[in-house]
Amino acid sequence: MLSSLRPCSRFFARAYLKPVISHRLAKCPLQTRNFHVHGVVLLRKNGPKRSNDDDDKSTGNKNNEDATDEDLERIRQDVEKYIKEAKDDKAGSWEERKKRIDEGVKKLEETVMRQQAREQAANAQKHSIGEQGHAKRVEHDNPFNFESKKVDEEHHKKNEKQANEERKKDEMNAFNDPNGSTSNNIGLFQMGLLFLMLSFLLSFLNDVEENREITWQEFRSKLLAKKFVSKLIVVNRSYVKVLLNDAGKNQAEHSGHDFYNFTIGSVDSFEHKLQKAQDELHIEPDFRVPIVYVQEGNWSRALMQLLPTALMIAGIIWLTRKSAAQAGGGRGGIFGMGRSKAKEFNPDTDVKVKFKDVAGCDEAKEEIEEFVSFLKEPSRYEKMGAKIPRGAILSGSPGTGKTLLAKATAGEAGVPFYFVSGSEFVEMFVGVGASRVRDLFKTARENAPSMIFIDEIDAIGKARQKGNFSGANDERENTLNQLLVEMDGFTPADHVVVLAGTNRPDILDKALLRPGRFDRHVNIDKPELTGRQAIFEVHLKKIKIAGDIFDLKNRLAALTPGFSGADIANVCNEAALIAARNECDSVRLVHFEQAIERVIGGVERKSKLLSPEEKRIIAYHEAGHAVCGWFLEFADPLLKVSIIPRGQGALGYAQYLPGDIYLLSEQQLKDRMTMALGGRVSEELHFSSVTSGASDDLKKVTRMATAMVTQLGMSPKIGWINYQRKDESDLTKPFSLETGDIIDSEVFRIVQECHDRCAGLLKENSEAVEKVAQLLLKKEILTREDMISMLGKRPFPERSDAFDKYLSESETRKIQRSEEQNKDDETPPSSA
Ligand SMILES: Nc1ncnc2c1ncn2[C@@H]1O[C@H](COP(=O)(O)OP(=O)(O)OP(=O)(O)O)[C@@H](O)[C@H]1O
Ligand SMILES: [Zn+2]
Repeated sequence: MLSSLRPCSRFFARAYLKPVISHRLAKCPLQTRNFHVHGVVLLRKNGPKRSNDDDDKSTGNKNNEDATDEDLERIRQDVEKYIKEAKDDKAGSWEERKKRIDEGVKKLEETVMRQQAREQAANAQKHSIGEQGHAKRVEHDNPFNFESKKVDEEHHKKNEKQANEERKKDEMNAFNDPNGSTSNNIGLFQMGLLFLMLSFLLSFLNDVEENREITWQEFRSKLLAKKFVSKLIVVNRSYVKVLLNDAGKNQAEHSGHDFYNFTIGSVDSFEHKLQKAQDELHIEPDFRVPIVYVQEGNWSRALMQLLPTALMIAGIIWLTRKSAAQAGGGRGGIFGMGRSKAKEFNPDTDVKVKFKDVAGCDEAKEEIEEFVSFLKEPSRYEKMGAKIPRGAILSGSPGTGKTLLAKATAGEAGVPFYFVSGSEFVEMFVGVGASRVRDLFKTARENAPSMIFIDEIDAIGKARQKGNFSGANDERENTLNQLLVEMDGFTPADHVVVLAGTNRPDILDKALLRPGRFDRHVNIDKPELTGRQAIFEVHLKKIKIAGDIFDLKNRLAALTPGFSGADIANVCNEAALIAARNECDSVRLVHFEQAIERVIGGVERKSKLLSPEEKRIIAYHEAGHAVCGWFLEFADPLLKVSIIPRGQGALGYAQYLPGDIYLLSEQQLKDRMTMALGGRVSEELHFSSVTSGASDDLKKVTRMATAMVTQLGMSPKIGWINYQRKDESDLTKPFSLETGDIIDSEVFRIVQECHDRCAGLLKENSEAVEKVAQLLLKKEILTREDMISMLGKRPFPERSDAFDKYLSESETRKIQRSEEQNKDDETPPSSA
């Protein structure tokens, strides 16, 4: 374990162990010899020149440069063994034991040093730059560079200072390095281990001291009586150190012991006892033993007491620094809080999205591409006296590809690109948001030309409120103000462009949107047919499809009006999942159709069992809708209807195909309402009582009728006035009670008319309703082709949109044929 000693333990060996022991040397003259040896361990620092015979013997390794982990472990075990033996008083004299321990520790240290030096050399080679500086450092780091025991005091201090500085540097590096935490932990672990070893050593030394403990009787009979005592030192008024004179030291029984200790109760009684003893031994007053009184601390004991506290404090400091560094995004501890969390896009490692991956939204793409060219060659525009726009807001419904477009810009721009989400400015602490904005812009400006993308900018860009007394939004407003200031703050010469994405451009603060800040507003709509085709093409390329991509993408685009880019990506993925689940070789049209149904209606719930009566009602309800859709010119024709429950609460499911229409005529609205009522009217016509199943239809109808009366000027009685309320929750009605009555009656009239029309239509086509309902009950699912075969073609001119172009039977056959063909080309699949 010691084998992987890193800076921490090195620091320990130098900065910690050394002061402790040299301190002892200075403070405790009586113990000089005893600890001198230990001092030598650290101070006798030979360079690599030193003879290493011992090491070679113990490691069994002739080449010391290659000291391995096992060698280290062996030496460590040796040292432990010596210490243990010494403690147990087993082998040899005290001198011998001491020497053995000293040598063991020395060997251990040297091996560690060598290993570190080797590691560093390896590192230096790896980096190959700064070779010289590194070598110097290794030398500095190696405390064995001292040539003699006598250490020049100044040299010593200087080295300590250096050690401190290096230690700080090491610590800083460890904290700044996000991957350094493991090595940090290892360092701490090793430090703990070394502490343990040290405390072991210290307690051992204490034990040694205890070995010299003698009793008063022993002192009196063996030392005092034999006149071996040169001096008595009363330490801390609690124990006495007996120093032997030369005659005493030369005695074999005292070899290695030049002093002994014994404890006393009180100084008075000790003096009294001593005087009495000397009287009894008839010692002349001139030859009586001199007594010295001293006060001193027991260093090892004090150290042992301090150790836990010191360790705890070190631990706390380490933890705080670590957590602060994490909170502050890894930079600058607790003060890094205000640093921006923006992530710089790294074109080499980050996912590369290019403009070609963003399909559809061509206008938006053009605008953004222009920004890129501003940054790439600003002179072209500046020559004309034009100012480069500061920024653009990308708005649009969720999943339309705003973030994707920004990523593509990052991939293509070739300038530093900073991603940040609006919510990352929001923090619990006051002022942090503003500070992060400042930091973000500062970084961007320093690296100009550059781009910033703020996703979901509404998190901070919401309109500031007038008369906000609660102060609850102060922090957000501060952040917004800072953003406004920063966007004003940079000059056109700064060449920083800010892009922002939002789903709610309507709630943004007007100040953000004025020219000079976000000059351009790029709206990304949900894709139309061609857009969907292009997006399908992008995503179909990523999966293994059975047939021809051209026909398939057209068909799928026609099937998915109102889908966003994210929906399309989801459909493709779902289809691939379904194909995989069915163990098919490739993804086919059926899988895509299932995926679309799943995305629209939710998961099929085959386990939900309906009673036959319920099934009948649902079949007639859906048949009513379907027949209305078939025979009303402006209603949406049916694509598919099923009476298998799906998702949450949907008992039946019908897919109609609205065209990409932007203007709705009165007749179109009425046709749609009539069709929406088709389900309920069919229930009325076929059953004695109606059901709750039509509630959603009725809601739709009411909303449409109300809009016709209060907003669209389609009621002669109300006229051309717009009574639109601000939002649904607005309780005040912007019209008089009388007008309210008229509105109610008009809404009722319109719905009534539609209902009557629907009833007439269904009665007229009762046969068709019957056929559709029966087939639905039989097959559970009806397609457009089934409808055509039962009711004939729709009696209206072909729609110009994708409907008839891509959804005709011939198209379906074409796709299926190409799928079959490809299947034949390959090896036959196990199942289809
Ligand atoms: N035009 C597109 N071309 C290709 N893929 C698209 C397109 N639009 C969306 N996607 C797909 O949808 C996923 C989500 O899009 P994106 O995250 O860009 O949406 P967004 O508009 O930022 O949504 P939000 O407003 O919810 O953040 C993309 O990862 C991509 O797979
Ligand atoms: Zn319905």
